Amino acid sequence: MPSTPAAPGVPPEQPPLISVRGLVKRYGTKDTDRLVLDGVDLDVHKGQLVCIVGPSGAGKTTLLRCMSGLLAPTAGETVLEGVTVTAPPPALALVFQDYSRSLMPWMSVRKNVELPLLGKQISKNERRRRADEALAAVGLTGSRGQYPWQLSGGMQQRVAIARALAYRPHALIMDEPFASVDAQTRADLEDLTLQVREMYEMTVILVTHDIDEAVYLGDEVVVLSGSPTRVRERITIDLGRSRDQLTTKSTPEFVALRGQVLQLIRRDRYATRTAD
Ligand SMILES: Nc1ncnc2c1ncn2[C@@H]1O[C@H](COP(=O)(O)OP(=O)(O)OP(=O)(O)O)[C@@H](O)[C@H]1O
Repeated sequence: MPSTPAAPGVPPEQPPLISVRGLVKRYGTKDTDRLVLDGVDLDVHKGQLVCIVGPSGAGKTTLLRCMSGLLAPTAGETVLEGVTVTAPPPALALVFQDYSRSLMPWMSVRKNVELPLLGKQISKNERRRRADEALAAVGLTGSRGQYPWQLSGGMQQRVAIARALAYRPHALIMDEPFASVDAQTRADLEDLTLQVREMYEMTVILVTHDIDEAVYLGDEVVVLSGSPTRVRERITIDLGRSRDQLTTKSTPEFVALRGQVLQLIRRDRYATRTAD
């Protein structure tokens, strides 16, 4: 199978960190059988930030769940660092849209961030050090003694990101992480994602409905086809590593890439409706 191009600056000969091979997912019983993923292939290299977009209901969440070992595929596999994923691997951390459900309301912010480290062989001091470092990275040092319910939605999502970072995963998987916050907070969280990705040299796979967000954040945008889903196209986003909400989004290159992605998704949406 041909390997996908590496991110700008990543040697092409480097093996992918994550490789999705011929992933098929069917839901239901014999009577209610629904083919959602129909042979998805995707390579993600170390240090890449890959955004996945596609028509509504295409199976983006299903794909992430299969990749992270939360859901067993019907066929195919995800290989992470050379090993087939059969359960959530310690090398992956997940951030979901619904931050309020992922944080423990009775625990302080710092305790929430320390939580996934409890099962590891890490001393209390080291746990605290890592939590404080991650909270500083997301700009929440001053809130570590507060409780999640005392924070805004955007701040709670920052806590969820800090928790993932403190865990030191090899890759961060994010499913519509900024869908529940207002536009300005969303822009701030996008910039935070770019910032922590640089700080931690993190590999990130992010699903979004927002095409501007995908193009603004990604080294690459993966466009899924309508259901049953495959990878329709992979678009390299050659906008450089340093991005800015105002200047980057107003460049002709950004506008052209955005149009290219939008056209691909629209084509599929239209095709799906006509098939209905
Ligand atoms: N547990 C399940 N059992 C049966 N069908 C499911 C299940 N989970 C998802 N589906 C179906 O699979 C399809 C893909 O769902 P999924 O949530 O993965 O798509 P999505 O692209 O993330 O959707 P959206 O764009 O709306 O966020 C949908 O038709 C959905 O109804």
